[in-house]
Amino acid sequence: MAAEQISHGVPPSLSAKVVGSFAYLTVRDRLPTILTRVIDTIHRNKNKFFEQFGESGIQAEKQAISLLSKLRNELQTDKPVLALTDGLQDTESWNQYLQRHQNMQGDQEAVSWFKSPWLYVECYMYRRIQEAIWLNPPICDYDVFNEGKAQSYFESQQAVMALCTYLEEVNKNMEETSKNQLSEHFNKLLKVSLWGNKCDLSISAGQENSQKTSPIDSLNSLQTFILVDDSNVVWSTLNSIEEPGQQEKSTSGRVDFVLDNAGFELVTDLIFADFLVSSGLACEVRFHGKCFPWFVSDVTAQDFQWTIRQTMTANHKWMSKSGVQWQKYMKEGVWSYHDHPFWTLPHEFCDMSTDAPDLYATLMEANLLLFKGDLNYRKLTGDRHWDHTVGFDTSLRGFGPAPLCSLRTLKANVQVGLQPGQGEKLTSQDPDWMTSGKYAVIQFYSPKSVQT
Ligand SMILES: O=P(O)(O)OC[C@@]1(O)O[C@H](CO)[C@@H](O)[C@@H]1O
Ligand SMILES: [Mn+2]
Repeated sequence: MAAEQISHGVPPSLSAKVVGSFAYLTVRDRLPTILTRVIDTIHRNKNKFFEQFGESGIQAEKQAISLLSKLRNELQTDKPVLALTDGLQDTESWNQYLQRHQNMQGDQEAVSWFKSPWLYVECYMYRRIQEAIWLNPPICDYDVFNEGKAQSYFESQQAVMALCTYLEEVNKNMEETSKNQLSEHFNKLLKVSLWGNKCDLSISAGQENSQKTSPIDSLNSLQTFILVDDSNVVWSTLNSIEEPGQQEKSTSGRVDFVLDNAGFELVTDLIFADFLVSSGLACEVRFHGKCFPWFVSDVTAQDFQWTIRQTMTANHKWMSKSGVQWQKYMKEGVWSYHDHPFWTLPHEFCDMSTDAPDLYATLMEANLLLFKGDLNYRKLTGDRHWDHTVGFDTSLRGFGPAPLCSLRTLKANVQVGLQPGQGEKLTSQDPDWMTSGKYAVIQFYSPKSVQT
């Protein structure tokens, strides 16, 4: 039996080795489809590379496609996971992780696409896509997922306009707003940010998946699909932040968003963050994004800046007003964007304190951490075969730099913190409940509430 399966009652990782499982179907069908789309995108942009870089652009395009076709072949024929060769900042960490898994698996069997943890090989695929781009200098800044992310932003304009109009109303009346009304606005915008996660591009293998109606209007009917709703605890956490040394005085603190997808989801996060600052619930917001294009639609620094710029220049009064405000928050340092190589490593978050102690220390300074999306949930819980009734705190396995909340629509079959029988009931009513994106959770954990 593999070492990880016998380590202290921690359940095994989800893996494509379970034939027919969601992990198996993803590795067999969805990942090769995503690779094929990436290859097509690069090929379609051949002329652009030629215009920009001349003949060397064409050579780079050919070479990148050849590396990506090789990658697709390795995946589809369950070849061993290979060490990276690009000598970048995180190359060593990836290669050490491979060694760690090889040691756990024993020498008889190589770490490979269909035998190793799904979380690991899926992350590895995105890192190898990046390697293919980075190894071809003239096109090394090219974001193979850019077109889809921009499209998701443009296709959700109606919804963005509706949200910015709502935000304007809320902000305009802030002075006269009672605590109860504030808590209602908070609840709505938290949930808009939650459901914004429905719109990622990886689950649809890159196909159009955007929001077209006003999200505020849909919130009531969506409530029954929220399986765990800890939003009240999140609200009370933000309302009970104490200044160090001043026990009684309540003040606002720092909220960190560990971002997920660009396009519509990012706008919902920015709107929520705007509200947190304008209401005084937070005085600082930090956004954490990815260092390179990741899981098709995840936010990079480029996407972050682009989204604010686009919103600023939109031909809609409240949209552009919001964008201008966001730019101002960035300039003043009230908001800031950060990336760290750890977010694009395959590690479970319980490894963060040892493998990225600097990042862990930064997160400890936050008053609240909001983890957006499904992949962050998989990393929080280690992407393991947990019983649905296991506590969220147990599944975190010691991870808890600060009070944290996962805002996630379910797109992978890991779910903890449910009531006894809740999972079974859902399975009988709706067999795809864990993977369809139809259900969601707002799950909270605070290291402070742990009795020592
Ligand atoms: O993290 P996100 O954007 O919410 O979802 C990412 C995702 O679509 O990609 C994986 C499947 O390929 C799953 O973890 C998840 O469903
Ligand atoms: Mn994502």
